[in-house]
Amino acid sequence: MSLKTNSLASQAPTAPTAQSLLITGRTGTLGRAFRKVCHIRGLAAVCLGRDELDIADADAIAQALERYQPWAVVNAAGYVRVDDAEADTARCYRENAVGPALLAQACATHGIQLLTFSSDLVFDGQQAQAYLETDRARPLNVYGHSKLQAEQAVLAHLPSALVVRTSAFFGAWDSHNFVHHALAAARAGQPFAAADDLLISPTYVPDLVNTALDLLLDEERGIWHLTNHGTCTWAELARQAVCAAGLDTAGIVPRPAASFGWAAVRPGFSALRSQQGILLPSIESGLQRYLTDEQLLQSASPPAVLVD
Ligand SMILES: NC(=O)C1=CN([C@@H]2O[C@H](COP(=O)(O)OP(=O)(O)OC[C@H]3O[C@@H](n4cnc5c(N)ncnc54)[C@H](OP(=O)(O)O)[C@@H]3O)[C@@H](O)[C@H]2O)C=CC1
Ligand SMILES: Cc1cn([C@H]2C[C@H](O)[C@@H](COP(=O)(O)OP(=O)(O)O[C@H]3O[C@@H](C)C(=O)[C@@H](O)[C@H]3O)O2)c(=O)[nH]c1=O
Repeated sequence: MSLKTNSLASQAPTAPTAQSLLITGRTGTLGRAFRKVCHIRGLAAVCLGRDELDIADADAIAQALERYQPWAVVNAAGYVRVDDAEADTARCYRENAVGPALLAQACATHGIQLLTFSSDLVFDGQQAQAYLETDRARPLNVYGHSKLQAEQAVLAHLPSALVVRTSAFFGAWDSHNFVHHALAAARAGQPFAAADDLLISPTYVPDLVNTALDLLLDEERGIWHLTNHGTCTWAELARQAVCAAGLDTAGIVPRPAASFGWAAVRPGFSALRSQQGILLPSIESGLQRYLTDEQLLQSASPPAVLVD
């Protein structure tokens, strides 16, 4: 397996290949990151939003595959509002389980590969060491159940599919993530409450996308765990990010998860690691590159590829 480095500056675009990847979830964090990284790596890609491809609509999938004839589908679409999912169950299952299952069926029909994403929230947190791909999944909430159902359906329809379990995204390419909010609060001198009893493995989105693409290009299959290397609580993640940015950590307020009143139960421990070894750099490395990306984006002339 060839793992690429993930520095934005070090990846020169190359000539696009004839056949494209088809990426769903164009407006989301992961979909946007796939589009950027494909551009940087010179991989031809067509990115479709819900208006062009509703992944839970079998006819729409068939039309898209017919039209674009991709060599693989990257499913970056999904329902991620973990607390809302407890009441919005039908929609959560439609987007997280029905959609990936239909994509897998269609990819099997066309004889093409599928990369889709699952979550650490398929686990119940009863383990004391980082979860491996082979550990038993037992979700505690609706979102986690929908992701486990997707994993099982996808691999039943398409055993060659690549199913990546990942967790707790952070990245500078959009603001929809915990690290962004922790840094924004520190910069504004505002308090920032963060759970200090949930242990996770955070994931720097460009690392995830590069490694997932490497695995896809290498024709890997089955379930893979991809997060940055390491384990921390959300409060420690906030502290590490704020500290790395040279800001005052005094505003970070560690609190038990139960005090937040969330609708969905989270596992107390959901750190992931891979039985294949250490596949992504450390959390510290991800945070450093987050801050570098942030500076690049705020510079007078940010790299065109990073600007939507
Ligand atoms: N964020 C995280 O920390 C983690 C995310 N994941 C998984 O990664 C994937 C992407 O997450 P992320 O990028 O954060 O999510 P976002 O909420 O940022 O993006 C989700 C995308 O999916 C699209 N979408 C939802 N339903 C459909 C549908 N039926 N048809 C087509 N498009 C649809 C949304 O479109 P629209 O804008 O129209 O709603 C949006 O573009 C998900 O599968 C998620 O479960 C896994 C672990 C951690
Ligand atoms: C905004 C905020 C969140 N949090 C906590 C809540 C939550 O546990 C965590 C992140 O909040 P979120 O709502 O973004 O994420 P949450 O829904 O818990 O996290 C998950 O997202 C889904 C999609 C996944 O698949 C998981 O891997 C995981 O990242 O941080 C704080 O402690 N303080 C805060 O100010």
